Amino acid sequence: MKNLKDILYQVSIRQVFGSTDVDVNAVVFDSRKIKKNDVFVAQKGVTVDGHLYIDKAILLGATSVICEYFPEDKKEGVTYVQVDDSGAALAIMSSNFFDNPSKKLPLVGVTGTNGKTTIASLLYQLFKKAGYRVGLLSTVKILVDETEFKTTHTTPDSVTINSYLDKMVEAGVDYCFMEVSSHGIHQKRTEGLFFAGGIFTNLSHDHLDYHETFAEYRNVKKTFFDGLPKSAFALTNIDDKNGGFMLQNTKAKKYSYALKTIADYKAKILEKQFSGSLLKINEIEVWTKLIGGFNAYNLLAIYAASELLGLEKLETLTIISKLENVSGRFEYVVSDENVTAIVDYAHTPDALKNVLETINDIRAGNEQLITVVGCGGDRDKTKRPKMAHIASQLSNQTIFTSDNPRTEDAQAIIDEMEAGVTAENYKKTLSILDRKQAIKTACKFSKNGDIILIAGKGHENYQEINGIRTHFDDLEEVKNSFNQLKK
Ligand SMILES: CC(=O)N[C@H]1[C@@H](OP(=O)(O)OP(=O)(O)OC[C@H]2O[C@@H](n3ccc(=O)[nH]c3=O)[C@H](O)[C@@H]2O)O[C@H](CO)[C@@H](O)[C@@H]1O[C@H](C)C(=O)N[C@@H](C)C(=O)N[C@H](CCC(=O)O)C(=O)O
Ligand SMILES: Nc1ncnc2c1ncn2[C@@H]1O[C@H](COP(=O)(O)OP(=O)(O)OP(=O)(O)O)[C@@H](O)[C@H]1O
Ligand SMILES: N[C@H](CCC[C@H](N)C(=O)O)C(=O)O
Ligand SMILES: [Mg+2]
Repeated sequence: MKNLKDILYQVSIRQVFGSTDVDVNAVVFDSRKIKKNDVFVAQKGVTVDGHLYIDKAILLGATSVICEYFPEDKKEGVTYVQVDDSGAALAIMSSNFFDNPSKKLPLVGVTGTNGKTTIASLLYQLFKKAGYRVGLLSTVKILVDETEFKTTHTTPDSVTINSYLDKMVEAGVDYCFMEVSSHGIHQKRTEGLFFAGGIFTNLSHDHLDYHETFAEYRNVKKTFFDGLPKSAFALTNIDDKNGGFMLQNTKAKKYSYALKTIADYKAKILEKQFSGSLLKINEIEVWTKLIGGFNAYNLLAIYAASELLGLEKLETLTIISKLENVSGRFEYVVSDENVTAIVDYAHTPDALKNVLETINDIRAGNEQLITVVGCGGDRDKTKRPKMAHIASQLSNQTIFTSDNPRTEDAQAIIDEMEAGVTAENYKKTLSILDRKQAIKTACKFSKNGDIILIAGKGHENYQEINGIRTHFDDLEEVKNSFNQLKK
């Protein structure tokens, strides 16, 4: 139990109706989850206005309500608090409710279009190998040191974030790394958190369904750095054209990393193979199992962050050489017929281009590159023709298929993808709605030495159609297809 007055500390309040000296059992933003003595925080959502559920929350036991506007009819014995921004209020109240766990452990946030999961997960691995207890909040999973929890979001809601940070403090976690998505920043899920550092990866086309313009998407990302405290570090990829912009107004100490320009942290790719790359990081050579220019950026970012967090440079580089690929990111299997199948989470035009270019850079030349790719439903439609163009341009054969159609018609998504394919590339493409069949067909087409890229779903182990998720795993499917072809 906490006192409402205490958890409202630092919330921007307009008006109060009733007493704030009341006990609060939990901070809840969904009326369907209200229990006795909870405080209900009403938020205007994307689909509905949470203020419509205030009375329902009270019926279920809420004794206090936080809202942006008062309901016409206020109930006796209930405290109503009007705030400027319910999302921000929810986040600050969640931090206060759990006694501000982000102030009790160094918390580092990673933001940008691509590379967040990779960087956060590699930092988790690195600090574990250096002997620390570590926390991770990522698209793939949540880890409280070695205890794993499922997650539904890249950046969970603020109550969930703080409850896990609290668990981490309890478990004696020394460092926590988290992904900070643009939805998360915009919906104030990370408001009120005390960050020890922020990392910017890159910015390219994504989520233009939600943010409407690229400038808005970029500005939202920047507000994360604007909000960092003076004591934090702000580390940016200065090769990215928005890298400098991100740090323009931050109070944090600024650092940069780059492969192409002058920066505080520099790296160079010396050798590229399928089995790994040889990098030079701040003048020291290091072999890594991770491949691709984009991973050189990711590794440089984790090297820099580790140094800024106080790890010893040589120890960091030794550990970097032992880091494993993150699940669903360039994970590959080789069949008995010597066909390499790569599963990768590339679901943006930039990521797909990077992965295909990495493969084309390393391959010997005479083998075929077959790409299987789809685009998600209820997500940015403008990505679709671009991704299809990139796939068909950079592969010898491309099979368009479905990837979480959600509430959209899967064939209509494929049609929108196909619209981006040039007449010249069209003959190299095929569309197979069923992802299982698409993977099977790619395997049937392939011959000794060929490479198959299955893009878009990475670690995901489901296909989502109309709100129902059924088990589906790209890596599992490709292994099954290879086995069937052996018979
Ligand atoms: C578009 C989006 O981000 N939506 C998020 C948002 O939902 P919403 O605004 O639609 O909520 P709503 O249904 O309109 O409801 C408004 C309010 O009324 C409340 N309500 C609603 C119904 C009711 O009966 N009672 C009630 O109290 C809701 O709890 C909510 O507080 O707030 C919800 C609660 O926090 C989130 O779960 C939900 O994420 C949805 C499921 C989602 O798919 N989000 C994706 C796009 C997302 O956030 N992705 C990013 C990663 C993107 C990336 O970088 O790749 C992420 O961080 O995961
Ligand atoms: N630094 C990078 N620059 C460009 N592309 C990258 C980078 N790192 C990874 N990628 C590509 O983007 C894909 C997604 O990577 P990752 O999961 O790390 O990104 P993310 O930012 O966490 O994505 P999400 O927004 O879905 O959480 C990878 O599978 C790879 O194809
Ligand atoms: N975090 C991203 C993941 C996209 C992955 C892709 N498989 C899809 O479903 O579109 C999103 O929710 O937009
Ligand atoms: Mg992620």
